Amino acid sequence: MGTPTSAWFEERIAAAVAPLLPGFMVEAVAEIDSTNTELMRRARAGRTDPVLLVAERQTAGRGRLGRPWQSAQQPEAQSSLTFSLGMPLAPADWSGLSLAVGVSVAESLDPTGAHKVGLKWPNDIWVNDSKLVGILIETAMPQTAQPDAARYLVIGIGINIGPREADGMRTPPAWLRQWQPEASAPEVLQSVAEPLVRSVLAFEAHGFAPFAERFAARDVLRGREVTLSDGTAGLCEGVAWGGELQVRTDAGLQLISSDEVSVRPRGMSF
Ligand SMILES: O=C(O)CCCC[C@@H]1SC[C@@H]2NC(=O)N[C@@H]21
Repeated sequence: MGTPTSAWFEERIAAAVAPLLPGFMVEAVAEIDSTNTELMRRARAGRTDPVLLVAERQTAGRGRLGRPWQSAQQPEAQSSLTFSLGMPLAPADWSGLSLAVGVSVAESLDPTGAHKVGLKWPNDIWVNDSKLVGILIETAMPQTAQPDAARYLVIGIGINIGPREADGMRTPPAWLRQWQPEASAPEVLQSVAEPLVRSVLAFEAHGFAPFAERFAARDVLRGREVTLSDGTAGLCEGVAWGGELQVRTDAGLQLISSDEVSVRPRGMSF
């Protein structure tokens, strides 16, 4: 798996991040097809230990709805951070997990909200309608699973650190160095990883409720006219306590929970 990692990357990831995540194996590789694909492969092979897998470059990065996630063109310039967190999880209810993950990452990147880092349902992170972070969440069921058994959760996160071209992205990119000129992949990972694990464990214990108001505080769609990829159009009234998107249409209030739809402020293309 992967080719040998650049020494600086491996050293800094190991030195900075591993001590923050006791119980997790922290791995850094120079190149891989996709950190999500790798952890899902391992889970299907029965390897379900907690792990953080970071790659300098992905050759087949994946996004939501089967879309590709382009790797940074110049990994040596540390222009992106791509990683996946894998861990067994057994919440009573999975609804709202992806939103809770978005809240955690947005708060780590912009704790005070000064830089207007916002959340676009279900879990994109935007700044001024430009995409800063993409999140892809997948789960694998153990072969011998009981219905209420833990699933292996894989949370894949791609963060634009340096400038990147739009290169086919549906939403124009934003990047962290626009306001944090010294940002680097290991340091960003250091600020994001530990709160993310804490948030996932809080979600497992308490569900989406502790995250609902925090999501609302950064919701970039609330109060805007939106269009969904399934044709629904209306006024976004924010997110419900179960994590569903609320859209007021001519037919009344619709609660959108499907992961299979994409939503855009009206006028923006899919
Ligand atoms: O915006 C999206 O549609 C989600 C993008 C998720 C990209 C990350 S990068 C690390 C992890 N590995 C992948 O192949 N995808 C996720």
